[in-house]
Amino acid sequence: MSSAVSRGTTPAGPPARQPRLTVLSGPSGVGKSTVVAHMRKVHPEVWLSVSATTRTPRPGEQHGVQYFFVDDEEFDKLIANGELLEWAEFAGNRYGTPRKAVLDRLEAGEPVLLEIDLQGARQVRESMPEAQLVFLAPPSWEELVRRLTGRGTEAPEVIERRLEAARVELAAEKEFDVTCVNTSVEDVSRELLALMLHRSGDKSTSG
Ligand SMILES: Nc1nc2c(ncn2[C@@H]2O[C@H](COP(=O)(O)OP(=O)(O)O)[C@@H](O)[C@H]2O)c(=O)[nH]1
Ligand SMILES: Nc1ncnc2c1ncn2[C@@H]1O[C@H](COP(=O)(O)OP(=O)(O)O)[C@@H](O)[C@H]1O
Repeated sequence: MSSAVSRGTTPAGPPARQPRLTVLSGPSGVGKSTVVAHMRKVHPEVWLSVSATTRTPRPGEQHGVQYFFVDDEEFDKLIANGELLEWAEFAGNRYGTPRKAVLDRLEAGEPVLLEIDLQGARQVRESMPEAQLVFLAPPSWEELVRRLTGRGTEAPEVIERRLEAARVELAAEKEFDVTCVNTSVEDVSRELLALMLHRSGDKSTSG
């Protein structure tokens, strides 16, 4: 079954020769990190932006790998110095994309992937309208709750906040160019890679 739904209006074109920026968003617990980790395992050459965050690391998370873990003061400085391409507050913490690394990669001709929240995706749409916005959707609300709870990394009140945010994020799906339903991590990773390597309007519906 195909799980990638194109919402773009641009007619199909040839595969991109210029690099492209792809943004992956979706509610907390839908499987964004899992999909990205799988894609990078199969395709280590894919470059993923590492965000800065004020959230505390989860067990096993390392500075500079999953995130640059910074305090509020450092985050304020990043904003003040214009070092963030976009940033947002999510469930009580701040997250932002370091601008220079992204622009350097695009300049070098490499496709770039950002895994960020809805507010960040909207900022990228404004500042870089050529970016491709991909929405990762859960197979159902019940499955989303199961995944978020089953991950076991958040306290119940944090899960509640994330589920509240998830309702808002799910309602914004139509703002995205493409929706991928995360039923199978392998299928979605493949779809995402195909989307990253193709020009807007030439969207894959594999899966
Ligand atoms: N706007 C923005 N959102 C980000 C950034 N980095 C991560 N996020 C988003 O912040 C939210 C929370 O991330 P995290 O605390 O790692 O939780 P998880 O995604 O549920 O594992 C997710 O929606 C991420 O996509 C960023 O640089 N900018
Ligand atoms: N396709 C899938 N089927 C079943 N479980 C999944 C799938 N994708 C992710 N998960 C599980 O859902 C939970 C949340 O995934 P995660 O990648 O941390 O989500 P996100 O980064 O979107 O918050 C994890 O326990 C993960 O193993």
